[in-house]
Amino acid sequence: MIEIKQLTKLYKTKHQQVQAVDDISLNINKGEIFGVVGYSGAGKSTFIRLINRLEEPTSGTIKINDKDITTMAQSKLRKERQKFGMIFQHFNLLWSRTIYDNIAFPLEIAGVPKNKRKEKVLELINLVGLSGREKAYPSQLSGGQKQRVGIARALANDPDVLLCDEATSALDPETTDDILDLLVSINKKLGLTIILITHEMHVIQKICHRVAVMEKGKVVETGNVLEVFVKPQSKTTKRFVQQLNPLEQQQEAIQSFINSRDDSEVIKLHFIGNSTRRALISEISKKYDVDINILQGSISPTQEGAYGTLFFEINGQKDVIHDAIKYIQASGVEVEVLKHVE
Ligand SMILES: Nc1ncnc2c1ncn2[C@@H]1O[C@H](COP(=O)(O)OP(=O)(O)OP(=O)(O)O)[C@@H](O)[C@H]1O
Repeated sequence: MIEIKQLTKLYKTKHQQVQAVDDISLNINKGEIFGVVGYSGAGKSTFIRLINRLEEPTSGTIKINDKDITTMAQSKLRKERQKFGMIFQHFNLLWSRTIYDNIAFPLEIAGVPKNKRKEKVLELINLVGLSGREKAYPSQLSGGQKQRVGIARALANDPDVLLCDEATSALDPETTDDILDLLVSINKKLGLTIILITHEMHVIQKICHRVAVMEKGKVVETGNVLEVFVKPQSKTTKRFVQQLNPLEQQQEAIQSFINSRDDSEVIKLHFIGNSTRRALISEISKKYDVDINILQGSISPTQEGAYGTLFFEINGQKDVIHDAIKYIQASGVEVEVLKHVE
């Protein structure tokens, strides 16, 4: 649906040049939630603003449904921009207008007649869960409610794509989760394609189907969320993933445990998708004459399924342990032997 090829943005100031977006090529599919994550200065804001040409690209192409918007004349672009809704970190609401009037504003600009406008605004207010607050002003709302208004306003012209520019970064964790749930329900209900940028891996884990990791203007890694979380390739991605997984930060604790034992094997299992539902430990303890001591475990849900890790110590005869490990491997779960007994 969206095809981005060799997209580049070079900012030139008097004293320096900044390559904010550097040769990015990627495709975004219709109906998916696509996340872009990166540290501050990676070029995320520039990238998302290039997609609807709020920023002019230095070079490269952006095609939406095979239409190249990078070469489009301004008059045509204005119409094409209605296919994009956008929400912002600081909401960008009109403070002197009521909630109702904020949401009606893009419809007024698009020349929608008053009675149709009313119908649409009330439908949107209901969709974002703000019924009864039509006459309130933005200053009377909480941060989460303000973002709900932002979302309703962004959806007023029935866009195909919703661009989210750090939409939850100004919100507390609980409100962030509520807004993310709302975005998922809108994605499902309306089949809306969502592109979001964030510096929080939690946001990617919770709602995205695919992710691109940005660093110094480049995409250093891209893939399905589950794949990227389970097997991060680049150093930057590994750092992001570790932030989310407290167990990864506790590797030292496991290591010191391993060092203190000399008569047992220590195993780490990587569960992905359906395998997270298998009662593997219980299966092997019934099937084989081994003793198992569970050390640590975690499970994390994503839109594409869950993934998890489990550390355990296993005792028994060498060949029986070997068979038990073979059994686990045959079930499709990845086994890492952290400590092997000779
Ligand atoms: N209008 C501009 N003029 C010059 N340089 C700019 C401009 N906008 C952004 N930059 C530079 O481009 C680089 C990427 O900035 P950008 O805001 O896109 O990154 P970001 O990943 O969104 O970071 P943040 O989350 O901190 O906004 C930075 O080095 C920034 O200083």
